[in-house]
Amino acid sequence: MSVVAQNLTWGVRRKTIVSNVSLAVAPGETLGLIGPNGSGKSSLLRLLAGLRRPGSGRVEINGQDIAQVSRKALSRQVAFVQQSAATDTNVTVADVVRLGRTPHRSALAGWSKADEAAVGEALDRVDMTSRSKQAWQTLSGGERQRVHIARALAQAPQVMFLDEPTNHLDIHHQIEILRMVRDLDLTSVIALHDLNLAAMFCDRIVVLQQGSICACGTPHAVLTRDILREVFRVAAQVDGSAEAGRPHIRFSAG
Ligand SMILES: Nc1ncnc2c1ncn2[C@@H]1O[C@H](COP(=O)(O)OP(=O)(O)OP(=O)(O)O)[C@@H](O)[C@H]1O
Repeated sequence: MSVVAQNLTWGVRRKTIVSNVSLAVAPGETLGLIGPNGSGKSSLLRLLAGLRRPGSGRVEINGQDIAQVSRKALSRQVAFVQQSAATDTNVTVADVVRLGRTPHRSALAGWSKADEAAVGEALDRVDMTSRSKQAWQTLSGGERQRVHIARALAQAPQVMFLDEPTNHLDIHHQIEILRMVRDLDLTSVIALHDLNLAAMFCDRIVVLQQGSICACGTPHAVLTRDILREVFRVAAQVDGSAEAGRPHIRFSAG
């Protein structure tokens, strides 16, 4: 499914937080969203996912204006993995993942074998099957993050928005999760702080600065020394030519 944003603007009081953002994500594409703290990544993701109404502009998912789609219908297509989602404390890991099936169930239908299979598969994909009966509140930060990703997977979405999905994960799970999202047959937009992970796993990258897009393109086109210096305020060397594969950034400590 495609995601298209046209002239999205959103702010609070007199402060503009997302400013005239237009972008298009192709079906199956993995788009990275990078930018310094406070540049508007989370706010833009929430607008794209329909969790927030823009002040002006619109979002189309698969050609349909999401403002015209009901919450339930939207949640059958779109999953959102939040940065720090709160979850009821008195539940097991499997209970949290089961919540992902809610948009697919009617009030009268019981819990089906297909629901259970989706939950089992989602737990498996994030390496949490052995923890399915563990109490949610006893999980580590990284384990909670993986369970929230499993909940989104159980939702069987066609579009997934992920806000810093790897910030609590060890390097093995960072790579595993991003590889899995990239390889899933869905469209994804991922806000990331780790620029090398963005380079490794994203087809294209959007750079946000003070709520506006200041660059958009392949990792090679976007992760340049100039952008790293001007937008991220770091000195860095970018290794690797476009022919050699993905760029790799070496930051300078001095
Ligand atoms: N509801 C709100 N009311 C007031 N200010 C807000 C609100 N939501 C976001 N902001 C401000 O808008 C700016 C962008 O916030 P946002 O969380 O989108 O940035 P971000 O790029 O995701 O940041 P980070 O990298 O730190 O997670 C910040 O300065 C933030 O304080």
